[in-house]
Amino acid sequence: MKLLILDRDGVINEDSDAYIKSLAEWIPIPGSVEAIARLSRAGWTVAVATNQSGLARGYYDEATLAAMHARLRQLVAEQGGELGLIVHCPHGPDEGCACRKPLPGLLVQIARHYDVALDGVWFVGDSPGDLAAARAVACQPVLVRSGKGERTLAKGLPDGVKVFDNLAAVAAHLLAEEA
Ligand SMILES: O=P(O)(O)OC[C@@H](O)[C@H]1O[C@@H](OP(=O)(O)O)[C@@H](O)[C@@H](O)[C@@H]1O
Ligand SMILES: [Mg+2]
Ligand SMILES: [Zn+2]
Repeated sequence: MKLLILDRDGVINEDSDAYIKSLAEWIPIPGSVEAIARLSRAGWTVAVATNQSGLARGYYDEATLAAMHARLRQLVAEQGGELGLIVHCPHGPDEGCACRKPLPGLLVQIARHYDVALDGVWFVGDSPGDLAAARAVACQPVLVRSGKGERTLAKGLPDGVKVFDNLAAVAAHLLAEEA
């Protein structure tokens, strides 16, 4: 199974230090929807693993989050693709859950859903927590420079992290590799 796992904020859509609190604030990064659709049309399953502590903080509710994800699915479908499972951590940093990145719980949820091993599966993120979650379950950590990626890069990366400008570049690389 060709599985690719994506972080959401800063990879698929623009991020904000003030959180993405409404559908109006949910703005796709140019090329990201098309990248997901291209991969999907080529037989890839694209899943999403996202921290959403804004829920615990009371900045928005599950209905608003669901509306963002419905919009994403609609945009991908309009490009002839299909988005796979989206899992999110609704907890705050002090709740001690098992699913908040840098813990790998979201990635494990995705692996169990598709009944696949995570070894070598690319997980594309923009934050150090994304890279740590990937490494915790032997995923291939991939950093994009979009979102908080440049900040993450400036902090220094552990060995073995692949770096791309954005999700479109990740998709182009994966599709070129299998051409
Ligand atoms: O990048 P993903 O995982 O899709 O989502 C990140 C968001 O949940 C928010 O995560 C917050 O971190 P804290 O949860 O406050 O540590 C901040 O980084 C916000 O800027 C960001 O929008
Ligand atoms: Mg992110
Ligand atoms: Zn959680």
